[in-house]
Amino acid sequence: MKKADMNLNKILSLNNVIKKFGDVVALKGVSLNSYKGICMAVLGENGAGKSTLMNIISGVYKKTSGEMFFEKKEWDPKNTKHAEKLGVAIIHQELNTVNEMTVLDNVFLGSEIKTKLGTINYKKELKILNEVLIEIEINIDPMKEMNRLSVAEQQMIEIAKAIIRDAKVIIMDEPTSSLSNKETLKLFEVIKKMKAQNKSIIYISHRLQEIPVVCERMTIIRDGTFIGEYLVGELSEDEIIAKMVGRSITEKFPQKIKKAGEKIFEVKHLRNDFLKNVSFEIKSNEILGFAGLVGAKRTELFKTIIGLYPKINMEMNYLGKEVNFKSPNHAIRQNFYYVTEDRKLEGLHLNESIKFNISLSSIDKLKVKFLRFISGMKEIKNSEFYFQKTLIKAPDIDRVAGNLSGGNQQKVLIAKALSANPKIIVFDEPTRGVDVGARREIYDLIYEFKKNNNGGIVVISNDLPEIIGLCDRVLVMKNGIITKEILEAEMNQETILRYAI
Ligand SMILES: Nc1ncnc2c1ncn2[C@@H]1O[C@H](COP(=O)(O)OP(=O)(O)OP(=O)(O)O)[C@@H](O)[C@H]1O
Repeated sequence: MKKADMNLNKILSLNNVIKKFGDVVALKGVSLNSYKGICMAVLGENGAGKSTLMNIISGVYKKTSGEMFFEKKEWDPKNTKHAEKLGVAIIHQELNTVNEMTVLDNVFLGSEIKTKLGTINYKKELKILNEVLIEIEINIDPMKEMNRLSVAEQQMIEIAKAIIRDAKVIIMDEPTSSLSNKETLKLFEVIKKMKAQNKSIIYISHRLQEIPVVCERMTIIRDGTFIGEYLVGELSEDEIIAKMVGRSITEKFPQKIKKAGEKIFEVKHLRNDFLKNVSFEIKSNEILGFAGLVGAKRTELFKTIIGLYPKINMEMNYLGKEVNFKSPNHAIRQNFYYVTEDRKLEGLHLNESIKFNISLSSIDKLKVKFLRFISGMKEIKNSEFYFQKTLIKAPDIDRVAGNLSGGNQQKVLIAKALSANPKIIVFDEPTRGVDVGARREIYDLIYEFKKNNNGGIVVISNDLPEIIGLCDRVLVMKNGIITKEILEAEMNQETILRYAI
């Protein structure tokens, strides 16, 4: 036992856990420990089995075999509610809140405090919630409706809920993936407070730079197998990556190719509820980045362009012609494709196969000549092609998209976009929830598109190293205005942030 391990107080331990889904073996023998007052990172590539493991701990799935102990007793929760009752709470990436309810009702949903008369004791509930919110220094009105809170605030409420229910182990599945830098720092402060209260945190993230800030230990899994448990600081970032992906990744970004060509798309004086006189152009063979803080209205800008929000004033010129897209489908038919940042709600049909999802963007090209129906052969050939091109990790194209890991769902979304063969492609957060190895694969696909299609590419991203590593030109936005155009020579984080804040 290492010196640093001597004072550890183990609360949860898993040993050689195996999980099979039909013919898919998601976990081939994983071990994990969680200790009081310690934040344990769980690291692994997309599809490594992290979410499956967390779902087993929190009672969503049953393990196929292996051992689990919680406070020295066998751990076998019947469902998430049962796990929560026994002291293990999970805060999912996609939050599980009932939107129309108030914060207060949501927090006590299913475990309401009753008066002697059997009615809900709102006064007591309010007192308890307020005490916790003060304790973790969060200023949110308990009477506000959940759907009026930001994602970060909803997450804080989920944490407050876990504390109220006296969770001893709190699992956080990619908690910072939709948070701004400021919100992330606030979350880290709250985690620090929870550790001080001896709570045990299990923390999943693909952002390796976060790990030393918030975690003390880490467990690495690869392809459903346990690689090891380490102290944070024991391995360099490159060593962590090598253990996660089984090979080293020296270059995170492809070599930039300078190739910007003609202007192919131009927007002038775009205004609506979100945007104030936005003008810009997209050039062929160029990767144009959109940087800004969460709330800068970059997503709204492109959703306006593709006809999802009304435009008040604007001129739009595309390949020398005036255009006005009336809907996303109208835009796609004219070869302008926006790849959403929200793959679950807007991007994919989660209950349908990979094949179905890839085909959806390109139905016209899959039809039998002169007839109205789709050629099954063409559909399979086309889906196979993009399935292989985007390196989706799944046994075949007939698998249900919703059963893929998050990062592989993101690849299906990209395969679907590429299958439409667009002239202009807008990627909104193309690597959200994607591991380091798969990120590089996505960057390579973006570069291949740049090299071969003579088209334009837009990348919206909160990840500044990604914007700088990938883009030829960057537009910075703030509150619905473009505040600065930055060319490659002047591109650095400080300059971007100066115009974003
Ligand atoms: N309900 C299910 N049915 C079939 N296969 C599943 C199911 N849930 C997960 N899998 C498979 O189990 C494997 C592990 O997936 P999991 O979501 O646990 O990975 P992950 O490490 O969380 O990945 P990511 O970082 O991309 O979220 C994948 O191959 C996935 O397709």
